[in-house]
Amino acid sequence: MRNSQRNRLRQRWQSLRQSLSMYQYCGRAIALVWTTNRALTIALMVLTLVAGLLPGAIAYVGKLIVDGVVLAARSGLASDRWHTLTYLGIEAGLIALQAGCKQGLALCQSLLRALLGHKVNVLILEKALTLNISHFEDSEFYDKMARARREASSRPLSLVGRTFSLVQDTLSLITYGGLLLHFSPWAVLVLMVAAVPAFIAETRFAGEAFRLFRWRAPETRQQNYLEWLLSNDTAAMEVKLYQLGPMLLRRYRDIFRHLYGEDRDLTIRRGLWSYFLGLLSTLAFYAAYVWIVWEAIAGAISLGDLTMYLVVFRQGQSTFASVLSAIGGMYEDSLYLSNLYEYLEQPITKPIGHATRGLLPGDGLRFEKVSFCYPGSTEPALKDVSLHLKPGQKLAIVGENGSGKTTLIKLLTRLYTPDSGRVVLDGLDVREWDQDALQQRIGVIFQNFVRYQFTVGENIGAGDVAFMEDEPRWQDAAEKGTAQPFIEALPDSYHTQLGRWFKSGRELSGGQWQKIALSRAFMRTKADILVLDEPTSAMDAEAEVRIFDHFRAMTKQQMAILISHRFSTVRMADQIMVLQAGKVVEQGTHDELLRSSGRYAQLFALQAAGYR
Ligand SMILES: Nc1ncnc2c1ncn2[C@@H]1O[C@H](COP(=O)(O)OP(=O)(O)OP(=O)(O)O)[C@@H](O)[C@H]1O
Repeated sequence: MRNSQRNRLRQRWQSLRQSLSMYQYCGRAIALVWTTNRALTIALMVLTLVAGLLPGAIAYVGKLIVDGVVLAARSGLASDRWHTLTYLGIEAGLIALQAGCKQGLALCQSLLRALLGHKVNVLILEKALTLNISHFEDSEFYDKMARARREASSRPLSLVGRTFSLVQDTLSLITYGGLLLHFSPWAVLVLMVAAVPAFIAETRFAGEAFRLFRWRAPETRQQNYLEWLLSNDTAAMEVKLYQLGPMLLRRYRDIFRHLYGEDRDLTIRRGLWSYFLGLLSTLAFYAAYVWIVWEAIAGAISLGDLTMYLVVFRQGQSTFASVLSAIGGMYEDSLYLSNLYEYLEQPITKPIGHATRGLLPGDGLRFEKVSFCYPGSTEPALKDVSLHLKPGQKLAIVGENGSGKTTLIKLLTRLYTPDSGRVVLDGLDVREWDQDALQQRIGVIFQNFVRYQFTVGENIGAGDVAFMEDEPRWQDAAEKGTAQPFIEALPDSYHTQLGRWFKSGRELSGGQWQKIALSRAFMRTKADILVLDEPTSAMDAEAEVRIFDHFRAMTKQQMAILISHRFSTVRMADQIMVLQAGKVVEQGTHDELLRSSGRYAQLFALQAAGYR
């Protein structure tokens, strides 16, 4: 029994400690604000300090006024009257100062909000640039980033604002305590002790709210996804045609109802506890108040003192309530910051290679017994894959959906690293290549290439960011990608805005977008490896034949890897590799593979029959 009690106590203590540790983020938030704008931070600090001390001073001057009135009424002397009026003037001055402080604080906060929001957003995006692809595919991490971005502009400043208002309120409470000390140190002690239970409860409930918030992150993410599906242009067409709207909305409502239920329970419990424990401190306040009134009746303290204590008690009570709510709010803000820092401090494995030349220039590209399994997956996506592609050679990869074709390209471009085996370019493992040098040598179009909501020219220029605005280069690349004729027919040619997001944007057909993407790959004039992952799936048959004839002529010296399900194009390659469940099952030229009557011949015959 005693042991279980001890355990429970220990658990409570641990959860309280954990809750208290959240407040470390106040310091970090202040440091963040400090680095954002020092002058504004100093102004905020000074104004907070002054605003914290003023209520006590105003209460004290109030006392002097009442005592002055009583004295002047009794003595009838003009000098006493003037004294009282002077106190009134001082109080008016202090009130004006208080209003100034309030305005100043609001001003500093709104300026800092804009600056800080921008700074945090930039920090988040800078970090995003350093992330590996695997981070974007890790749902938990993605969630962290999404949450950090969502509240970037409000939470850090809110935490700073609350920290400062807590300091301000605490200062006010200390000055009230100081004034009350004059009456009796015991009264101060009683009031302090009475405040402790409410403080502990507030911290505990805030901790519980945090655990709830973390635990239900997947539901919140699902809700965000449903929101996105219901309000995004890319999904709108399908949602409408398949009449998915009501079903998606129902799911959205169900998740809300579930989350709301949990929130409501916690909020009610939190409210009740805060009320009853707050009542305890109110009782203590009033006990002390009765004591003071008693002393005033007995003539032990002046009428001015009584007025001052009256103000101290009334305001002390509301200041105390605002301290409690600041603590709860700060806790929530700290949770946001803990999430933000977890995201910003995520360790990233930096590429270590520095080589800009291979050991055997001209050796081309080799995969040596490469195997790879996606993080979190049990089945390998590639098993013991080997190939050798010499400069000028064209390789076609065929295979069923999910056989590992795109994965092979991801390993070549170093988006992922093989679990075993090596990918070697010019005799040097791609891991030892300098990232930029390697990427400059490869021009890739993935099947899910990006359709930038930019102009046509920028969409092509994105293939080589150093020449993003170079119009002659766009034209050259567009010609190679066979996009030139339709681009020239557009109203503003290369300067036509694409997509529907921005004013006067033009939407293109699937095949036209693919031609833009193909042109983008040709922007990399230094690239000697071109990778086309199903580049012509949306193009008409004539365009496809033209593109490949053209492509071969344009890339005589370059290596090319082509992934396609159309055998009419695949057959043009020098080498064909057939993948099945991550393994190379056949390799050779079109004629060799047909002769061997294996999987390739079977698939080829199947497709050819479809055209007869
Ligand atoms: N990011 C990922 N995380 C985990 N598994 C993945 C990921 N991407 C692909 N896979 C799995 O790896 C295997 C190979 O996928 P890959 O995209 O390479 O196939 P593919 O041959 O290009 O298919 P398709 O012809 O449909 O484009 C599949 O089983 C797929 O489910």
